[in-house]
Amino acid sequence: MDVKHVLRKELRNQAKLHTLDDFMQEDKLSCDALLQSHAYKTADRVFAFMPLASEVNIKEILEHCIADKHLALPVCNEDTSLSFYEVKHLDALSLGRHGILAPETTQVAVPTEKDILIVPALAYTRTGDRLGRGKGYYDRYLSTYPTILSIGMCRTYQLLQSIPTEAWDIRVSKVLCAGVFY
Ligand SMILES: Nc1nc2c(c(=O)[nH]1)N(C=O)[C@@H](CNc1ccc(C(=O)N[C@@H](CCC(=O)O)C(=O)O)cc1)CN2
Ligand SMILES: Nc1ncnc2c1ncn2[C@@H]1O[C@H](COP(=O)(O)OP(=O)(O)OP(=O)(O)O)[C@@H](O)[C@H]1O
Repeated sequence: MDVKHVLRKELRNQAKLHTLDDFMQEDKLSCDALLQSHAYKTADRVFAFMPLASEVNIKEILEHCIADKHLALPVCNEDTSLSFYEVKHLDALSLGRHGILAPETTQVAVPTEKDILIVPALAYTRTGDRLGRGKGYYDRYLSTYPTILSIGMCRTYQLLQSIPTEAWDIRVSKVLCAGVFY
């Protein structure tokens, strides 16, 4: 079996060994660290994601962005590309592809150097290698906007020594885990 496939399965099994309470403290550390970072403070807009149970709960960050800056969230397109749209209220989202809450598709937001992108994953290494959900959505997006500052966020059990990578895999600029930037 494909190595990435096996690793995804292992991480999903590990997630099942925990309850959400187990992560409250480290998720809070990571949200605080992001909100206090120079990257966040100087960003115009934050391109983020609606967290799933197995991802760092960044809802506090999403609320901050709506209040203080501009927030954009992704929509999965049929051709497995991603598009981001500005979101003014989290209750204006509706269920999209893969069962993830997604914004209304009004005017597409295109990231510039003044923006930051927070990237979800099943796992990261400290050097920014990433294991995603296997559809290549973020690899395509990151390859389209290679100069955007990208911050991968993960939990302690998702921070690995190494991740098998392929030619198209794109590293994130920084990784934030349990309140520590790498
Ligand atoms: N919170 C969050 N939003 C995100 C991502 C993510 O990783 N996290 N994505 C990052 O790419 C995109 C969605 N990518 C996805 C890729 C594959 C599957 C998937 O295969 N899920 C189930 C099957 C359910 C289904 O596809 O409907 C599975 O794991 O078997 C889900 C989402 C965009 N939004
Ligand atoms: N820039 C790209 N252009 C075209 N296809 C790509 C690109 N990047 C990745 N792909 C394709 O996407 C598929 C999934 O790649 P991979 O397993 O690395 O996804 P992932 O990084 O785990 O997932 P995701 O980015 O959705 O979270 C691969 O079959 C690959 O060929």
